[in-house]
Amino acid sequence: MGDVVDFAFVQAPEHRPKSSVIVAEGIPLVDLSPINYQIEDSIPVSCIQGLVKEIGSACKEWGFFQVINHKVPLDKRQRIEEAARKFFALDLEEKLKVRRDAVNVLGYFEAEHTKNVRDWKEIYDFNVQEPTFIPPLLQHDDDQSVQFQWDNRWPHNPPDFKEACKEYAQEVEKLAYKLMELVALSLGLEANRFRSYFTHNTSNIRLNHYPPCPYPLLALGLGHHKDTGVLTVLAQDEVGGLEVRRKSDGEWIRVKPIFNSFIINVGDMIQIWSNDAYESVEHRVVVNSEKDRFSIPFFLKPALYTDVMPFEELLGDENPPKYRSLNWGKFRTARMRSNFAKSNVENLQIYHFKFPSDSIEVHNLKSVAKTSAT
Ligand SMILES: O=C(O)CCC(=O)C(=O)O
Ligand SMILES: [Fe+2]
Repeated sequence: MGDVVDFAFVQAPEHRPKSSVIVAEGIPLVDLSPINYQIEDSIPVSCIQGLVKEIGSACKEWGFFQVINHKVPLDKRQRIEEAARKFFALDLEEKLKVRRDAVNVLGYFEAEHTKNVRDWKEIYDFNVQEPTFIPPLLQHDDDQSVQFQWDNRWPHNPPDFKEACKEYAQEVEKLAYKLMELVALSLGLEANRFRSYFTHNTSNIRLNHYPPCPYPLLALGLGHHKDTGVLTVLAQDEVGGLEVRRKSDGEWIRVKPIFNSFIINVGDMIQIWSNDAYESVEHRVVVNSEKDRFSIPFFLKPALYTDVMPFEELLGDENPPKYRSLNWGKFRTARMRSNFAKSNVENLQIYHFKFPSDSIEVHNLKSVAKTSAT
């Protein structure tokens, strides 16, 4: 990535970052001390009513919040952060040994595109469950043209990379499940309402490295997008660069790094389950010309056979279902496929599964159906 502008990275003018940054009071900060899930399993509801309320309003108003006192051990977080730095510091040739391709979708990748513009970053992906559950649904699918392999591809260097990743994954996964209980309670559902969807989960962790960029006002570390999964638990370092689109006015708001905190955001599947009560919110990553930035998102994702649709408990005459059923495995496969075959048509999105009360959405559904047949 030299000093000459490479146009593959250049964002359309309306997507470029502004030189003035809004670091607002910003996304809500939630103190998780009332829950002590490392010791006891069930939370006494009386202790957490306030917390549940805070999480409910954060999900509604922002789709994002930060948590402190989350009980993920700091040494495990620091160990994976260190392993990530060492891995990305290896020669490109070394990293390419575990490069992902059209068949093996896990591992290292340096040419990620978001909405057809290249991101200024390199990544490494691994799945939390090993071996990952192979979806019976996809094997019997009539479309056999694309087969994905789900094996983690561990590099030999640094030597403790795999252990650091696995240890951290276990801890952050526990936090994600506890947060899902709080999200369920905040929607008026049973605390364990989501639990069964994760028995054969497809959750993954991504290590992100955003190198310094000579033209930070033209490129982005990661273009604007929404997370497709259920819930994201993100560890960002002290450099900062994540921006969230504020629902109230559409402004991009920089998320200020807080030591040993996690940034949590609602993904598309919660949006469907909650029938739009909680929306998955757009975010992006801005780069800078001086510092490397590292971040580690954990993406909580359901089993591939999960059919996601609005929860019946939440529906009624006043709140009819807004979505038809979406099969997570098929949705994910369609999205992955389009990540490899760059096309000018927008990726499959959850609004393509909305009931046709809005004519724009019906139109988009048709154009996606047409192109995915080719
Ligand atoms: O690096 C970050 O802060 C955000 C990463 C992110 O949004 C993603 O990987 O989906
Ligand atoms: Fe994201």
